[in-house]
Amino acid sequence: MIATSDFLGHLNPSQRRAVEHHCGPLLVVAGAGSGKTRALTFRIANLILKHQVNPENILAVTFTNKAAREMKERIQKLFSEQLAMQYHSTKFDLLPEYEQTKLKSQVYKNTIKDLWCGTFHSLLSRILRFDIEKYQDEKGRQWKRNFSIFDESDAQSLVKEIVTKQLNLDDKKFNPRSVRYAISNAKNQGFSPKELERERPDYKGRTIAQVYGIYQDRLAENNALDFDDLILIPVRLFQQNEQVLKYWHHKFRHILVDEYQDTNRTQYELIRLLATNGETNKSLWDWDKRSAFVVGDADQSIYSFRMADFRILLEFQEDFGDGLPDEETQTMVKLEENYRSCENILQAANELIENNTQRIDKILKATRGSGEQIYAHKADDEIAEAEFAIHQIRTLERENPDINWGSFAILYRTNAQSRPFEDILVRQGIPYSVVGGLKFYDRKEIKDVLAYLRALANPADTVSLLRIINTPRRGIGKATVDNLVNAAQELGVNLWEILSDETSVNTLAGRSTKSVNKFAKMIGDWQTQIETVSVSEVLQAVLEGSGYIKDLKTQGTDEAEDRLQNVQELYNAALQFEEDSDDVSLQAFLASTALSSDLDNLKEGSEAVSLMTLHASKGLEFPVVFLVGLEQGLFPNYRSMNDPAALEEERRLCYVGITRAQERLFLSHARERRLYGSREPAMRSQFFDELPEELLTTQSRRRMERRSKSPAFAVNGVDSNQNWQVGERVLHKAFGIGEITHVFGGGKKISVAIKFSGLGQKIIDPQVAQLQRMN
Ligand SMILES: Nc1ncnc2c1ncn2[C@@H]1O[C@H](COP(=O)(O)OP(=O)(O)OP(=O)(O)O)[C@@H](O)[C@H]1O
Ligand SMILES: [Mg+2]
Repeated sequence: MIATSDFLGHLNPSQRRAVEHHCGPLLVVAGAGSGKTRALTFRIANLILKHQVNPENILAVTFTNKAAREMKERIQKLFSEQLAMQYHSTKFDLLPEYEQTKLKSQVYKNTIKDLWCGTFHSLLSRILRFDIEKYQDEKGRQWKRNFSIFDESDAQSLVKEIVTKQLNLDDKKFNPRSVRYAISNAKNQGFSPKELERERPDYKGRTIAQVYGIYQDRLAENNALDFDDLILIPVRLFQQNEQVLKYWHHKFRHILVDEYQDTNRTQYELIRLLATNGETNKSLWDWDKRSAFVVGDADQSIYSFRMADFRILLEFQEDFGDGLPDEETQTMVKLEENYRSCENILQAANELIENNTQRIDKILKATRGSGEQIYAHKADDEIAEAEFAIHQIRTLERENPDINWGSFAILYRTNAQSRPFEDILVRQGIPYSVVGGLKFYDRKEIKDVLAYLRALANPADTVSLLRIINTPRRGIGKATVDNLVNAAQELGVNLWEILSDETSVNTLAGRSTKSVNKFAKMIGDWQTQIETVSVSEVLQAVLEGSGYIKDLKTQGTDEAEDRLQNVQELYNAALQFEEDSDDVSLQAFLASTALSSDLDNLKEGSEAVSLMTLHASKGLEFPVVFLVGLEQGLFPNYRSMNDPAALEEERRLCYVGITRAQERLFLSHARERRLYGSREPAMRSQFFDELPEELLTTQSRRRMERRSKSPAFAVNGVDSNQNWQVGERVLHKAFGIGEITHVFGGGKKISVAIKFSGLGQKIIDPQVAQLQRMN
């Protein structure tokens, strides 16, 4: 057996208890940065190494796909290190590279490959690939294993079409977005359209239920599921079919869930069913052979708008343990040391969250030094706020060899706030990534190409067929398409059945007959290949055969060039997928693309400033964090102003934001802000007043540097962008040497005119241009 003592040494005693706990239920509750995720990861390793649990009997639920990947990599590394000691009696890092690779691939093959570790959505889509054909919905409808997954934008367009075209409803009264949200909520509460109608018998409720009903019909016709179905259908399937539940219950002996505070009722039900086999008699739960291990922090519950409910966390012991108070210590572990943040940051977070009434008090002690004060900044407007943050980033990056662009995160309340930051980052050539911006998989060209693949994998997917039938243009007009669709509806078959029948096409397609038949033949030919040919080869055939690439090339615009690159990137993704995955079927590839969440935009090891909403930042950590837009009505948002429970959720969100920071934290607000079009005066957020004054500073960077003896990161005291004088000679990166002829404005709004030899005079913002003085 492999010695486990080595890696358990990296844990404190409470973490160790959580990790070494073998069977039965266990709840780990602890504040931010206390090593909950780390404990969960090590626990998986320990189950396999010490208790010889077969990796395929472990189900680990993470909050993002990225977290799942990290967890697997971490375990792979731990195991490779153990094997290095066992086989070679030396440290892994000291082995030659080929030995390292060999060990890692051995660990991959024997362990990681079989581990079920991912988000609720990705794990359940896998389960459905096995068993969905055993499921029947309340109308007796069934789905096939090659189902498509409609992502949020697909779902939204479908709802829009039903609302505006099919039912001719006023889209002001029935905003498709809110209707989609209402449907999603209904699904998350487990309501069918009928049940929703019963729940909300008023006109609005009835109409939404009607849209919901049609929406479900359309999904079923397309052999498609939306994200909510990926959770809801397994729950119903398990409730319907004892055999199926028994199989998965038996398979997943050890269930682990990270971020349990953001679980909703349907997800909870799923965990309960899997852990207990649906048995309500607690004495029949064979806890001596299995475990349910969840970790979370009720203070970080921030997804109530997706029906998450942190009471589920608080009720864990009662639900899964036997509920006796003296048993408490056996089913719960508290972690009380924070390893992430400097003390000042942690203290600020702790004091802020104490303003919430709905919480359980807990201890969270710092293990690191006090660190620097938190910098509070008031800017004139949102542009000045962005300038401030990016100026700080530049300075810190320049002054500190230990940090790079990837050390910084800018966190905001709403997605729209990223724009001024992006503008300046682009102008200054600083690499950045917007986590949760327009997703790669949401871009038009990617959706087009994936629609081809979806139509191949699932011919019933009419939504995809309609997307590609005339993309790129192949002379199939709207009237023809309408004819074909109407005929399919009349006959109660799906569009592909009409398309793939030459006689029907000849009758219906008029002048486009030739083009439609050609299209159908092309799709039909590829459909026969998907079982035998790799995903990347299918993709290549589609890109070339469909004329998609050719069309982009002939357009010749910059935009088309961008789109070409994205399509190329999709091809790379397919190659990568073939290298990394166990199941390399086209369906598995499509599932992975549909489920790659916003948060996956966060590139591993990439040296880029990260921009994201506070919601997206959960579970992550960064050396330097900017929390921006701390203004009443923005953060906390206006909806929470008269709603105490909503305000508490905003405060938890602020707690999440503050606790992402390891070394430095900057809080900022603007005096006025242009948001949603108009320029409005803004008031500083009440959260500022809830932070201990002594931890905040508003002093200029210059003084701060002199005062702090050994700052974690020294900020450059001299702002070289100020005090420019007429007559000074300067060096500009692109234009070379020039002489300042004029200085406009002052302070942050300064700009200078410079005469460059041979180039004439140019007006330049010295903060942006990084001018250097020539002596
Ligand atoms: N025992 C330990 N010794 C040293 N560092 C630790 C220890 N436990 C955790 N850490 C480090 O502390 C940081 C926070 O850990 P982790 O992300 O697991 O916390 P968390 O409780 O999951 O936080 P969050 O609530 O934000 O999800 C990580 O960098 C982790 O590597
Ligand atoms: Mg965590």
